[in-house]
Amino acid sequence: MTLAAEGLFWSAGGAAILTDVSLDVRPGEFLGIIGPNGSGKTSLMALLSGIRRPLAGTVRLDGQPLSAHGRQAVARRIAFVEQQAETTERITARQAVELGRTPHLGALTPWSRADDAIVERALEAVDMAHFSGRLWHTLSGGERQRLHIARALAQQAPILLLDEPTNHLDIGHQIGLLQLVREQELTVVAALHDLNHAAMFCDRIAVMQGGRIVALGTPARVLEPERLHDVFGVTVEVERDSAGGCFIRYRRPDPRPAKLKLVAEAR
Ligand SMILES: Nc1ncnc2c1ncn2[C@@H]1O[C@H](COP(=O)(O)OP(=O)(O)OP(=O)(O)O)[C@@H](O)[C@H]1O
Repeated sequence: MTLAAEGLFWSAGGAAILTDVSLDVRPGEFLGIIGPNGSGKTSLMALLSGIRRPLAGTVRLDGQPLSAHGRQAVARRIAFVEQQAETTERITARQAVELGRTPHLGALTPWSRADDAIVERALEAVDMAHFSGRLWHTLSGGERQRLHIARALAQQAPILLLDEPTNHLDIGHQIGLLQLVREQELTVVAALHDLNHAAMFCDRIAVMQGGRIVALGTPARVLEPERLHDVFGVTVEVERDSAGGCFIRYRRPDPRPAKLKLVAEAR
């Protein structure tokens, strides 16, 4: 199962949001997308998932344009966890996860015990089985986020697109979730803000800046102090280990000039 973007362009409100974005996602890899706020990560994920169409360029799934696949066929192959996916429906945690089975159901394939088992496994995988009867609106942000992931796992699609999947999660669940996703051996594209998580879990990282991909490669190649300063405006040291891994240590910025202090000294 392959996913590729060629020369994507997308604009909104009269401004270019994505320009000439090309990307080959290798089967089975965990590809991270990093970049500052507004650099286009969510927009790119929306085009890769097919929920938005590019104004130029093509997203290909198994060599065919996404638009040539039916919606259900795409949903069987690509599961997408959006950044701010919410529901106002009065549903339980379990029902939210059951929605992941929708692409597999039809007149000739009604809900079965196999679907129940898949949903239960997905709930257990994200540590939410004990909350399966709870109503959605009573759940915390982190609990909802784990259910979104469970819904995507229950979809059993070979490609998983995750837009900031660790949002709202405590550090234990952040690392647990990325490890869980990694262990599924799916093809994963995940927009991530935590550069050390990207370094720990990604096979490759694409760096976005101003709607373009400005670097793409292994974490050790991409996460370089000069690039991180240029893209994020932060000063870092990158520690590298003998196994090819890397760790980013942030440096505290120099103090701002007094005239830039937001609250004048009254005392
Ligand atoms: N429908 C829209 N209309 C106008 N501008 C939009 C629209 N969607 C996105 N944008 C703009 O496009 C730019 C990229 O947005 P996008 O959400 O893709 O960035 P991002 O990298 O995911 O940011 P963040 O890290 O803050 O989630 C932003 O400046 C955003 O304001």
